Amino acid sequence: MAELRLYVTATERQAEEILDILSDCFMEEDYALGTTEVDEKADRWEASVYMMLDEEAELFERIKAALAESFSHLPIEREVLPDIDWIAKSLEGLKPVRAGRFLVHGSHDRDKARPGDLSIEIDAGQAFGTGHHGTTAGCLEVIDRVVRRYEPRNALDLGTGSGVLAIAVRKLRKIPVLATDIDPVATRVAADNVRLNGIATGIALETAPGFHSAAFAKHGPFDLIIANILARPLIKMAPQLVQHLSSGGNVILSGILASQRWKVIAAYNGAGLAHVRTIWRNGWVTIHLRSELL
Ligand SMILES: C[S@@+](CC[C@H](N)C(=O)[O-])C[C@H]1O[C@@H](n2cnc3c(N)ncnc32)[C@H](O)[C@@H]1O
Repeated sequence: MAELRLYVTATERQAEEILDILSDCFMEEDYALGTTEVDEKADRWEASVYMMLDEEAELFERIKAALAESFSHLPIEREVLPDIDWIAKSLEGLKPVRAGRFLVHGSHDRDKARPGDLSIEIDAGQAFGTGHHGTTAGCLEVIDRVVRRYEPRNALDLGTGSGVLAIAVRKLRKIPVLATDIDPVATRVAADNVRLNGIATGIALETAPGFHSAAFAKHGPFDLIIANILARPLIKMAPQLVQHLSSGGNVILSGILASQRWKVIAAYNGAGLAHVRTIWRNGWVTIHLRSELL
């Protein structure tokens, strides 16, 4: 059966509020929700709920009721989604992505870098992380800010995928970075990308599930930990992650849907970290937290 999205067009701020309302409305259900930027200059965004075609009538009424109080003036629109091979599509014609001072591009776009850009070359391949996903771009933006402000001396990139975030840290500062992934294919691809980006030393790669490796004790503790995984494993690993964090250290978490952010923040507050800020990209959030200086 075909899929459909019902959506509301709004400003970015309104779209965030709408997403919060819809997240509450569909809290324990499996509907995908998201916000997408349509026109940056005009501040036009869409907040969407995705569903099967036969669910439309019921969900339309629920969305209408949920938005009645604050957004009844915004029409609910519909789009039937075409059957697309999303994997093939995602590999086609990837354009360079800007996030913070970084420009992440494929080898075909080397010439797109401008003076002052920190360019990272990643070709779409077998590991996640070309910069196009809201979680990767969100991490890059926060990494730029955090590394400049706090000048970390030892970093960990947990769930490194293509290695893009470890490479980003190393491009900003010549500090040691441990980059790990549960998937041996990802650590292999990351090693290739590290070389491709001209980084000869400083990034150690390790295949490991979560914190199950002696490499963490050997290379840690870390004063910057980045983990772009998913909300559930991030919540589970909060106590271990904090054990490997230095006093005053920074943590950047992503892979979290906007609707899941409070649970993740609560888990890390419980483990002793303070929330600094949350940024949004296409329905995904990236969270920056900090430990107290002891
Ligand atoms: C969303 S991708 C992020 C890749 C890259 N860091 C980025 O930001 O684009 C998540 C990565 O985490 C890895 N991963 C998932 N669960 C993990 C775990 N428990 N321990 C280590 N790596 C994990 C996956 O194999 C995948 O490469």
